[in-house]
Amino acid sequence: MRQMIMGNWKMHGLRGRGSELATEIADAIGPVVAQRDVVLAPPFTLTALIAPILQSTGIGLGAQDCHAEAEGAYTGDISAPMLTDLGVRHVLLGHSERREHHHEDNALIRRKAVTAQKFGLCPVICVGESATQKRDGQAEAWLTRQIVECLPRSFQGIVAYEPIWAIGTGKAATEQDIESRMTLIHEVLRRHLETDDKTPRVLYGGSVKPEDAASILAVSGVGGVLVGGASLSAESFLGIAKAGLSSAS
Ligand SMILES: O=C(CO)COP(=O)(O)O
Repeated sequence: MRQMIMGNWKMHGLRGRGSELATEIADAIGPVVAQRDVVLAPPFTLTALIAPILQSTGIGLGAQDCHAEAEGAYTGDISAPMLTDLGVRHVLLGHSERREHHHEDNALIRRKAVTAQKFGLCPVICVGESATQKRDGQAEAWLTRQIVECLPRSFQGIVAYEPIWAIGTGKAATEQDIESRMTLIHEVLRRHLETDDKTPRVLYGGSVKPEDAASILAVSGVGGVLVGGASLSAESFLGIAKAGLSSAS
C-alpha cells in the first residue's frame, strides 16, 4: 500500500508563512506525489489561501475539524460543506487536543464522521491512549471503545493512532508498540465495519521526525503518518514525505 503523509499544522501560521510553507512543499514534491498521498491540514484561516497553491499539484488539502451539522446557528464553527467548497478532501476528527480542550466525546465524533462522509470528505478519525491508560494496561480497551463508538459501521475513511503520551514530546512510540497497536486496531476494524473493504488505512502520529519516518512507515499495519511539529518546516516535512514516497511500491 502506498503510504500517506499528512501534516497537521494545528494553530500555527499566519498568511505569509503559511503560503511560503505550502509553496515550498508544493514546489518540491507537488509534481511527483500521486493524488493525495500527501495532505496538508492548515488552520481554517489559511485554507482558502493554500487551496490554489496545492490545486495543480498532487498534494491534497485537509482541515482539522468540522461541525456535526451541515449548517445552522453555531457561532464560530465550520461545516463540512464549507470545507468541500474550498477544495478540502480530508478532515481530522477527534484529535486528542479537541477531545481535551473542546470536550469532544466519541458520540459527537461519530456524528461529525457521518456528516463529513455525507458531504464527500474523507474523515481521519484520531484515537489514542493517555500515559496513565498505557501504564494501567487500559490502552487496548480504550482504543477498542474509541473505534467502535467513533466510527459508523459504514465508515469509509482513515484512522490515525496517536498515543497522547507521544504527541509533542519529541519521542515517538517504539516500533514494537506501534506494531502491536496496529494489530489491535485492524482487528477491531475488521470486526466492526460492515463495508466491503474492512481494511481502512491506519496512520501513526506522535513525534514523527524525518530520521525515524522510514522505520515507522515500515511497521506492519502502518498506512502512513500524521505529522504535527515536523510539518511546520518544509525541510523536515519533505524529509518525512520523501521517506513515504520511497516506501511506495
Ligand atoms: O498531534 C499530532 C498530529 O496530529 C502529532 O504532533 P507531533 O508530531 O508534534 O507530536
